[in-house]
Amino acid sequence: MTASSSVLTVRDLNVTYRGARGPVHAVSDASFDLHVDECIALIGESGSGKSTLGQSLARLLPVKTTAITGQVTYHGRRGPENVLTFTAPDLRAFRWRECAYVTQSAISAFNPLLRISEHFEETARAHGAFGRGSRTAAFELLESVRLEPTRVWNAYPHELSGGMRQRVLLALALLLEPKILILDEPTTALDVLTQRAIIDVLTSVRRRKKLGIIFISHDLGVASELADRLFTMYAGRIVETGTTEQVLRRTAHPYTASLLRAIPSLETQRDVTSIPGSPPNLVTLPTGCPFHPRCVHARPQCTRGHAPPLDLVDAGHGSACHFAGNVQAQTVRERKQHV
Ligand SMILES: Nc1ncnc2c1ncn2[C@@H]1O[C@H](COP(=O)(O)OP(=O)(O)OP(=O)(O)O)[C@@H](O)[C@H]1O
Repeated sequence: MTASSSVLTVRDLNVTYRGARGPVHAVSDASFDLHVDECIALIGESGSGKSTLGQSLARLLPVKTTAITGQVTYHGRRGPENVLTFTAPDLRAFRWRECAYVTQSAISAFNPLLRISEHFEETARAHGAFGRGSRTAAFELLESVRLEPTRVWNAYPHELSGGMRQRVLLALALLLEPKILILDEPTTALDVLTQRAIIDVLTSVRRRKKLGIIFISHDLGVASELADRLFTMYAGRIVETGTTEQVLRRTAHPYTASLLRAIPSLETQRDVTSIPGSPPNLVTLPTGCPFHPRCVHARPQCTRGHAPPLDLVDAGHGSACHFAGNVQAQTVRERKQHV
């Protein structure tokens, strides 16, 4: 893909929280492109930095407690712009209109005193987009997320179920036709049928609206169904990137391999194994590869120096592991044995 088809270019992004025990390195050296009409899923254990990465792209992190360095270039209606240097008015125009962020806690995104209709009107009005067609547009969006507009339009947020609120929030996020949608665990805590509805909605909406989506999830099944590419995060680093097919079938990082072994699979009848040990403390990261204390492939080289760079193992498939080739050969062999 060419650079011109990127909606977002991220280079050397580092995000540090000012923690009580010292700086928390929540995102380290992240570099990637999000293309138009592409869905990237960020996967990894709790605390690996997925939400921090997503929030930093939308500049949602509080300036007082976080330090962000690097470049986040948004290729929008006004040409390339560095999101990290946006002023407060730039950010107001950027959020929702260009880049919408939807979290799992849909309830906190709503004002309990306002009806759903008023949320749509306020959002449109705040961005100067309120007009005659607004109600029709809102109804169409509510229908596209499989809600009956007449049923939810005059309701207060607390009168709707969690799944309905999540879908209203998605419709609200799409109202201003953003180019980027960041979804942070949007299907967590929802029942399977509602999850299914949201996945279907996202699949169809993204194609129609040519959205770039970043999908943050614990659920590898949901992530791999939606995403064109999977990025595995560990200790604040992107340690494997590739198409969903590459990452799942030709896994080249031991941590991704461990994550995959930790979920039951209907396709490969193998035993589920949990990942030994726990993620590192992001204040005092181990030297060398941050995964080495938990890695069965670790050699002395992995314990020294800096974290390994994200090098290509196949075209478009990167792994930050000194032994990526061996790991990949083993995972491919294991897959063949278990299918
Ligand atoms: N405000 C904060 N101050 C200090 N540390 C923080 C703050 N917010 C998050 N962290 C730390 O940053 C790291 C990354 O957190 P983050 O929420 O981005 O991970 P995550 O992969 O999204 O996890 P989860 O799936 O549980 O949301 C964690 O170690 C977390 O404790």
